[in-house]
Amino acid sequence: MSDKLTEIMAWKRQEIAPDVRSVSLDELAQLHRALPSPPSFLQALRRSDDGLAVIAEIKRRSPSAGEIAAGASALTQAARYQSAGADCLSVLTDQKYFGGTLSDLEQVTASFRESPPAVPCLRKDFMVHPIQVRQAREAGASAILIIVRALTDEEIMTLHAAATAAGLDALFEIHSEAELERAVSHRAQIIGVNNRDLARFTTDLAISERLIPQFPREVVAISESGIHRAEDAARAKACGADAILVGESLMRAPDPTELLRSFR
Ligand SMILES: O=P(O)(O)OC[C@@H](O)[C@@H](O)c1c[nH]c2ccccc12
Repeated sequence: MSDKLTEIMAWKRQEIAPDVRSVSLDELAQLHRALPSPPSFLQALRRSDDGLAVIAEIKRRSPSAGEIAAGASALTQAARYQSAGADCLSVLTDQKYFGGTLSDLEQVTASFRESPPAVPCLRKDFMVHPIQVRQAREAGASAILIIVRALTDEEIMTLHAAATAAGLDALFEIHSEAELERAVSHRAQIIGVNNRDLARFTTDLAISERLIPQFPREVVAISESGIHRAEDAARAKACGADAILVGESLMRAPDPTELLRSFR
C-alpha cells in the first residue's frame, strides 16, 4: 500500500476516532432486527436475463478526477439512476476526498422507501471499524466496501462479521492476485476488481481481464472504474464480470438512461 490510499486510510482513522467505541455482533444483530430490511445487494447483482448488472455511483469529486459534479444533489442523481434502471447504487459517503456525506446515503435510501423500486445501495467509504458498519445499516445501506489492500486480515474478519450480523453484504475490492487470494480466504461472495490503482491512479481494464477469470465460480464478479463507453462494458462482460461499477461517466452523462442501456 502506498501514497494516496495510505493517506486516505490514515485520515479515515483520525476522522472516525471521536465516534469509535466497541460495537458487538449482538448489538448489530439487534439493530438489524429493529430496522426495516434493506433490499439485497447480492441478489440485484445477479440479473435473470444474463445481462451485465450496473452499479451506478454518486460521486461529486475524486482525488483522481478532481471536480466531477460539485454541488450535485444526491437525491436528484439517485432518482435519475433509479429511472434509468440501475441495478444498485454506490453512494460515496467520504467528505474530504469525494465530497459525499452519510446524510446523502440516508436521504437516498429514504426516498427509495417512499417511491419504490428500492435500489440496493452500497456505502462507498473507507471502512476500518464496525462503528462505520453500524452507521451504514442505520443509513439504510444494503452493503459495505472492504478494500483488501488497506486492511489487515484481522480487520477484514471483524468488518465482514459485523456486516453479516447487521444484515449487510460485503463487497471485497481487490487489485492483484495476492489480494484475490486473501478475499477468497475470507469467503467473499462479492469481489470487485478495481481497474484503478488507488495508490497511483492509473486505470487499466486489463486488470479485470487478468483477474476475473481466476475467480472461484460461485463468486459474483464486478469490474470497477474507468468504464466510459459500451466497448468498455463489453470487455468487462467478455472476461466474466456479472456487474460493472460506474461513477464518473454516469455522473457526467446528460442522459444516464441511454448510457446505462448501452452498457448492457
Ligand atoms: O468513476 P469511475 O472511474 O467509474 O469509478 C467508479 C468507482 O469504481 C470508484 O469510484 C472507486 C472504486 N473503488 C473505490 C474506493 C473508494 C472510493 C472510490 C472508489
